[in-house]
This record gives sequence, structure tokens and C-alpha cells, in this order.
Amino acid sequence: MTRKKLSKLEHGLSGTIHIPGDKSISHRAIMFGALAKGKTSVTGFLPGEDCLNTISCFRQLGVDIVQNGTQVEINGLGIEHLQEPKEVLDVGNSGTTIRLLSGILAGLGFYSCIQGDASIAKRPMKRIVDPLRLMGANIDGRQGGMYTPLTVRGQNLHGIQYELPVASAQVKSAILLAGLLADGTTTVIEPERTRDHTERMLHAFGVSINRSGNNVSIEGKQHLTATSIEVPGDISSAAFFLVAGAIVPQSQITLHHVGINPTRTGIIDVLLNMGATLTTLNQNEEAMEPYADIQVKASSLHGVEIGGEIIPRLIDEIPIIALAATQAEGTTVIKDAAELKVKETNRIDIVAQELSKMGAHIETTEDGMIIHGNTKLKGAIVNSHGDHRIGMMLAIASTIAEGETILENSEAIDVSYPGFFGSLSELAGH
Ligand SMILES: O=C(O)C1=C[C@@H](OP(=O)(O)O)[C@@H](O)[C@H](O)C1
Ligand SMILES: C=C(OP(=O)(O)O)C(=O)O
Repeated sequence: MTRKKLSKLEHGLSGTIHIPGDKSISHRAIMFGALAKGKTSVTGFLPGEDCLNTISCFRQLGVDIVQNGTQVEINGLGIEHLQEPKEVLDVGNSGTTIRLLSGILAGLGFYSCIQGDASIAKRPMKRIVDPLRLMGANIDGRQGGMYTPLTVRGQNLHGIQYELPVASAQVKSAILLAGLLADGTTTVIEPERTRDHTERMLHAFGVSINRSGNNVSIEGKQHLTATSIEVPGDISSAAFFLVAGAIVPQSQITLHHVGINPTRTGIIDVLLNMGATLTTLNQNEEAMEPYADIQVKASSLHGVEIGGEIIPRLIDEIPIIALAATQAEGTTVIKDAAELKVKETNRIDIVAQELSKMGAHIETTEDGMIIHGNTKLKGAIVNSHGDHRIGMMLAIASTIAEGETILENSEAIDVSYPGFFGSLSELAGH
């Protein structure tokens, strides 16, 4: 366990930083490059633990992948050339890897077993097992398919029409990827729009995939053609500094080349609603994934209500939004976010528990939290509980907390943002 000693900043944050590559897009670039025929080049790849685990899983499936920092070359031979792995596939801490990979493996002609770390062992897998079984998949797990390890004996699948019981891009993507290998058409109906990186990137690999309202359809037996992928900075990583820039007095910072796909920009909408001084500059809307520079200045915030269709557009940002809310005038209510309970940790309970140690006033509810604002935070011994987003949120909290903060299990941050403390030091002028 790594314990990190942190303290309140004496000055505001200033300067410009590059935000590391988007995690969701990096996973998909590896996976789709592995399914395609030909050489796929990826730039801006996120060399975080989750995405490195995706690389190692696909290497075990026989794919030649050369990774050098943020550059990756995948020499794909086509879907039909993936090979039965000799060992258990280990996804580490990554929910995205296990769910999307299961969708792919369900339609291939061999046996595989997938597992991850202690957090993955507690996360729900029935949400992918159920629809994949409806497509004819032979997939199982502990407790009737609820939990890992998962075993998959790939076989012929057929398309289905499936209404998602929860708004989840991982479940949508698992079904669409199985649909790519299946006979006939597969249609997924989303209750609310979730991130659409799978749809955008499959299109870039030459696959035809159609959206009509909240329905996404794919024809089976299509082939992917290798391409080049440019991964923009991860708005979910940028979020920690967007909030830091807003709440650390006298800050003014610019985050360079951040993805602004509209299915991901809920954090920008919420910060603007809270009264933050935030501007997007140098927007590029033409790219497969749009991006921009984002500038934020310290400003006084006020509480807001967050719920409904915006939730999937900011689901991973709720821990850092909760911190912003502790500094806002008035109360912030977050609802319709029960999905937070099945992330790397129960993010409703852990946000409340850890921020309360620093003096925050947070009530948990069944599907969110009520955060009372205008709180002076104080240093404390806090713990990431092995959850990268909790770790980063607590590190940002320490920059405004009186006294010293000790962050236990700070190593979890490497899952999505290996250079996080370097970025923080750079902006703090250390
Ligand atoms: O598809 C993806 O890349 C992701 C989807 C979201 O999960 P759900 O699909 O479970 O909502 C998100 O929380 C996760 O960090 C990444
Ligand atoms: C929930 C997350 O990721 P995953 O589901 O891929 O583990 C996250 O990055 O916050």
C-alpha cells in the first residue's frame, strides 16, 4: 500500500497541461485493432493499468501488439484468427475490458476463462451474461453467471433486439460486438444515451452501424479494416483539474486536447450550472472524437440538482462533483445514480465516508447523495479503497484542506491517470 502525504496549496493552480488519453477510447482502439485485418496505429493511447490489461488479454489471444508509451501498433489478422488463450485472461481492475471482451469471445470458436481483481469479483456480470445467452452464447460465472470468473465457450450467435435494463455503454458495447459476429441484425435500445465511442470507432473501422433515436443496430458478419486512431485526452481525467481550477482560490488553468464527445460532457454542463468560469477553445468537431482545450478559473459555485438523462454523461465524474459541491453555496442533490454502487467501489458510500473524515456534510440516499455546501475541509487520513477516482478526488480535496492529508492506497490512481501527481505538481508550480 502506498501512502501519499499531501498538503494545502499556498497559491492557486496555474499553467497548461496535457491530459492523458481517454480510457474508454484507448480500450476500444486496442480491441477493434485486434479484430481488424491490417496494421492499426494508435496515438495518444492511455498507458494506464486498465488499458495495459486490455493489451495483455489480446496478446494472449494471439494478437501482435507493440506498445511504446502512448503509441501502439496492432498487427491484426482479422477476427477469425484470434486464438484460444492458454491461461486465464486477467482484466485486473477493468470493468470495460471484461464486459466488452466477453461480447467478443462469445462468438469465437474456442474456450476461455476471464477474471480480474477483488473489485471485479464483486461487480455485476449478469447484465452481459443475460443478453449474450439470449444470442445463444455459452457463458457462465459464479452464482449462475452473476460474478467472475466467467467462462465462455464461443459458438454461433444470432442477432437479438434488446432493451437495456440499465443505461450502460459497456453492456451496449458487449452486445454490439457479439452482434458483429452473429447471424442477422442486433439492435440495442438504450433507456438514456450512453457514451457512443463503440459506434463511432466501429464506423471508423469500416463497419456499418446505425442509430435511430435510442436504438443502435448492427448487421452481423462484417469485417473491420485497420485504420489510424487518435485518442483525445480523457474528460473524466480532466474533470479532477476542472474542479480543482474552480475551487482552489486564484487558479487559472488550461487543459489541452480534451475529448468533448457530447455523451461525455455532463461535467462541463454541471460546472457551468454551478457558476464556474469555464471556456472551451480551439474546438475540433471534425475528428472521429471531437476535442478542445478547456480553460477554467477559480470562481464561487452554488449548489445544483443533478439527475435524469445527464447521469450517464457524467457517471464517473460524480465523486469529484461531490467535492465541488462541498465548496458551493447551498445544497447539491444528486439522484438517479444508483449505478455508482457497482463501480470499482460503492461510490455513494465511499465518497460520503472519506469526505466526511475531512469535515464534509454528505447524506447518502438510495440513488445518490445530498451534499451540504460551504464547508471548510481539514486534512485527515483518507483511503482510496483501491478506487482510482476516489483517490484523485481525495488528492484534490487535500489541496484546499487545512493541515496535512494522508492518502492511503494512492497507487490505485495508476489505473486511469499514471502521471496524476506530476500534473498536480506542474499546475501547483512545484
Ligand atoms: O464503456 C465504457 O468505456 C465505460 C462505461 C461506463 O460504465 P457502464 O457502462 O457500466 O455505465 C463508465 O462508468 C466506465 O468508466 C467506462
Ligand atoms: C467505472 C470505471 O471503469 P470500469 O468500469 O472500466 O472499471 C471508471 O473508470 O470509473
